[in-house]
Amino acid sequence: MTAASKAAPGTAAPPALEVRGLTAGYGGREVLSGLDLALPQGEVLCLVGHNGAGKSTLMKLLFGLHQPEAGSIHLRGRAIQPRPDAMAREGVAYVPEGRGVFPGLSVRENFALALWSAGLEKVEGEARTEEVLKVLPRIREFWTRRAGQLSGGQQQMVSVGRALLSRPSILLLDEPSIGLAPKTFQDLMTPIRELQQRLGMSILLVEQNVGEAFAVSDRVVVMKSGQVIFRGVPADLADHARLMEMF
Ligand SMILES: Nc1ncnc2c1ncn2[C@@H]1O[C@H](COP(=O)(O)OP(=O)(O)OP(=O)(O)O)[C@@H](O)[C@H]1O
Repeated sequence: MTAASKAAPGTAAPPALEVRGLTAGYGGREVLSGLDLALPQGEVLCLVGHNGAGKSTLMKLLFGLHQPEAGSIHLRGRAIQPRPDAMAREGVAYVPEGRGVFPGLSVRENFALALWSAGLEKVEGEARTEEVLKVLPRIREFWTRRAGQLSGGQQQMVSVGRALLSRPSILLLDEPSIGLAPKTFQDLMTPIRELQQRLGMSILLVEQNVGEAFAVSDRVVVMKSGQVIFRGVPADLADHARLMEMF
């Protein structure tokens, strides 16, 4: 898998992704209000906030699935106007909330479709599949089953596994814990954290399940009503009481 590009000695690497003064909404209703946020290269940034704070909207803006009204988006220091196909080519993978597997296809077919849409040859596709199955070996247990008949946790694993097939250097993960027991979420995130650290991947993780999410994160940002109200490291919010006070 491809490692994130390293900065030359003495120069700070630009953030993997950054938004400056980002304002966006739906039908004239503002959801993000001048948001400033940076995902440092090679780190996991956990974004938390109450329901409706605008976390998923930010993810969509970063991947080009929604358009901002003001502000700018920067990829590795370069101002961009994201489009999903261009972002995928730039090594960005997005796993939206709610899994999004093809329910009528087997897990193997779900993977094959992802490899096909990435334009990968058979041999390369097989090599990448093996790589992902090394990271998430439990996928082998339900490899030939229909994705729609799997449990929520198994579907989430397939969805993340499919995103990893593209060897992303930046991963946008929107609430992967939804519907998962804490232990299942840990089983999913622990190998991803290992992979992230090994390759220097940058991950923006939107989560409500803060206990487990903080354990695999380098930094935390708390959002409220479309704005950042706290930036720090997980230890700052270790007792969670401070976090609760913010809401
Ligand atoms: N397609 C849409 N059309 C209109 N309003 C939307 C749309 N998507 C989201 N919203 C609204 O924008 C606000 C922010 O939603 P968003 O999904 O970004 O929040 P969130 O922080 O991800 O919430 P949650 O934690 O519940 O997923 C909410 O009030 C939501 O109702």
